Parts: sequence; structure tokens; C-alpha cells
Amino acid sequence: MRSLISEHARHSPARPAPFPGGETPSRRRIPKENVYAGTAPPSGDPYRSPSSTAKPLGDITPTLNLTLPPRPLKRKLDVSPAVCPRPEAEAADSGVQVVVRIRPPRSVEGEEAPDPCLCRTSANSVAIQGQTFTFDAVADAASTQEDFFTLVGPPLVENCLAGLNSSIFTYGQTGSGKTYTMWGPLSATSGDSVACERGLAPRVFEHLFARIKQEQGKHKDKELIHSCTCSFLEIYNEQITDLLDPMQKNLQIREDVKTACVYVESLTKESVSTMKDVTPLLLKGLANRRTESTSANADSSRSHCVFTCVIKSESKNLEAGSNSIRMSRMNLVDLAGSERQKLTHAAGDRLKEAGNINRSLSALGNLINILAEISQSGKPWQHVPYRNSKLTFLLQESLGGNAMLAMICTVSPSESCKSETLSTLRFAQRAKL
Ligand SMILES: Nc1ncnc2c1ncn2[C@@H]1O[C@H](COP(=O)(O)OP(=O)(O)OP(=O)(O)O)[C@@H](O)[C@H]1O
Repeated sequence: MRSLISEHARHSPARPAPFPGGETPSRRRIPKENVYAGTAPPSGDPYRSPSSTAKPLGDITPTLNLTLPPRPLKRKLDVSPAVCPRPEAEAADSGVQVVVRIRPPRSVEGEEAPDPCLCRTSANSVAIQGQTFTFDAVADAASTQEDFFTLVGPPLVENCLAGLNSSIFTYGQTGSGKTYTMWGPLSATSGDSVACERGLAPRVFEHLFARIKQEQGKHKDKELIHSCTCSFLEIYNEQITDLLDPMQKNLQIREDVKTACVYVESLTKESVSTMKDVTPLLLKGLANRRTESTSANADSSRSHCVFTCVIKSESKNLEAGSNSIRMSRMNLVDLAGSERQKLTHAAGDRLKEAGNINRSLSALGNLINILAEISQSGKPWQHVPYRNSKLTFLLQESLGGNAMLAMICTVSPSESCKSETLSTLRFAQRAKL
């Protein structure tokens, strides 16, 4: 997260972000994959497995023409006042946006809904137990899927089109609405039920394809060509499975020695250019995701799942006779739910899963603490523990450096979830640092 690295990096997007000691400095550069043009092929394209036979991109880039992404930060979370206006000062210059979504209370038939333990006190704050927490935006139980998309979807797409690695994470207690927010019900994605229930992912792709078409129309002289390649994986008990080909289990994360880019070996990649291409991938991957019935959620996701789209745009400068290529990576990350094992009475496999989930979430929390501390103190850190979990190792390029991140923290208003809700809000507050 740019804002978590340093003031200097924030104001110098063209320069490598200073890397806090310990790991290879090159890892924290603006990834070469993002924007480049010239004769050298991006051998470290993390999306192409080393065995890939795809034509090296460098073959079509005869002259050096380095294009750097514009600073898109002012555009982040530009939402209409009707939805959830953000306070300008807070969100304007940050690489990470933290948005809280309060789910509707669970109603028991024949019973009145109990008083909620937290409430939204303004467009960007919530109060619980006399404490107020402030974020970039807070969406209450009345917010619709469309409202929520408007809040985080368009800025994500714009950042990606500008060549920045950008991600959305959903984080929260089990049953608090992460999966609902990210994907929506499967029946809505497949078109079997009301489209208004569709989650962020299908809406983001719809918007992406519409924006690509718009850009191509606007810049006809540049002969813009976009290509999008998607993959879908889950991390379950610290093992990676390809959700588009679930026979491929225990896949390994590799690091390209030349560029220090991280990729998953042998992961299925599919080219997409319309919703007709994306929808089956979402449906297939989500159907293959590991879910179980738990005491907190009848259909609980037991894994972290990551949908990645690499967007490549090529443009020609006919006058100069040069081509330029811009690449970015969009990650949609639905984290498995945190849970108190004592409260959920997990046992056997569920207990092992819960242990792994909580361990990897706490590795993510620790990492965020460290990045926040580096950002605040400006001091280098001996060792940034990206490798403490598969999740942080895989997503390190989305967590540090110049990546853009929207962290969606989902919470329940029920009294029985109060301690989990508080812990989610504290996590969210650290992320906002
Ligand atoms: N904002 C919301 N509006 C309507 N229904 C919701 C909302 N959020 C969650 N739900 C419903 O609550 C139930 C649990 O939500 P969901 O599965 O998204 O939780 P989760 O946080 O992903 O849980 P887990 O971590 O256990 O997978 C689902 O039936 C979902 O449809």
C-alpha cells in the first residue's frame, strides 16, 4: 500500500518505493509488469508460467517509450453523495481505502429484531460501546449491492486501466457478508434470480469491459488493444487449489528471479473479453470453492479465494512509430471468515481449518501492522514477513509498494457478535493507518 510505505514514495510514483531492508529491494519497485514498453520482454510476467508459449510482449515493442501511470489517487472513492460521501481530506491521497459494511440483522421468524450493538453515525463512522471508528466510508444495512459497487468498483477499474496493481479484499467475521458482498448469490450471477443481488465481481467486470470499449472509441488513433486474462484460486489449509481446474491441488508459489514477481505455477488462465466469458469462470470457481455448514453460517467459505485478472493494454504512437504496453493486475480477494473457536464449537477438520484461517488472517494483520509502522516511523524494517502465510506471500505486490487496495470490512450488528465486530473494526483501523 503506497500510503503505508512512505510520504516520499507517495509523492514520487515514478521512483521505486524505498524498500524497508530485509528482502530484495527490487520486490518493492513499481512492478515492471505494470507499465513498460521497449525491446525487453517482461520475462517476469507473473501471470505467464515459465513454460508459457505466449509470444513475448517485447516482440511488438520496437522502441523504448516508458509510460508511467498517472496518479489516480484523487479519483478514489469518488461516489455520488446519495451513496456514501467520503471526507475529502481523509481519502484523497491514500493507497488504501477502508470501507465498512454493516449487514442486516438476522431475523428470527416471529421475533422482533433485537437492538443492534453498533450503528452508523455518519457517512464514514460507526459507534459501538461508546467508541467511534472512522473510515473512508461506512455502508449500513440498507445499502444495496449497487450502492456498494458504486463505492469501490469504478475506482478499482480506473486504477487498473491506469496501470496500477489494484485489489479489493473482504475481511470480517464468519457470516458477516463477505461472500455476499464480493460475489453475491450464485443464482444472481447466473441470471436465475434478480440481477440486483449480484456482487462486486460481476459488476466490476461489466464496468471494466464498458470502460475498455469507451477508451478504444476515444483513442481510435492509438489503435488501443486490451487483453484480459483471468485465474481463480483458493488457499485452503495453506494449500493452493486451482478453482478453474480443481484437480490441480497443492500448487506452488514461485518467484521470478529476474523481476522478483510472484506467480502460481501451472495455474489455469483464461482470456476474457465479455461477460459471457467471465460469468462461467465465476460460477465454476465458486462452485468449486470449499464451503461447510458451521454454527455461524450454513454456507461458510473455509478458504481464502483470489480471482485475478491481468489487464494488458497496447497502444501505438503512429507518429513516433512506437508501441507502448501497460499491464496491471486486479485481485478480488474474499478472505475466509475469522471466528472464535470457542464460540463456534469447532472440532475435528473444522477446528484445523479454523486454526489455519485464523493463523493466516493474523499473518495478514501483523503484516499490515508492520507496514503501518514503517509508514508512520519512516524507519526501515529488518524483515517484512510476507512469507509467513501463502496469502501474504502471494499478494505481497498488492499489499506493499505502489499497489492500490480497498479493504472491505463486513460486520454484523448483532449483540452476540459484538466482540468479533470490535475486533474487525480494530483490524480495519490498523489497515487505515
Ligand atoms: N448485506 C447483506 N444483505 C443481505 N443478505 C446478506 C448480507 N450480507 C450477508 N447476507 C446473507 O447472510 C448470509 C451469510 O453471508 P456470507 O456467506 O456472505 O458471509 P461470509 O462473511 O462470507 O461468511 P463465511 O466467512 O463464513 O464464508 C448469506 O445468506 C448472505 O446472503
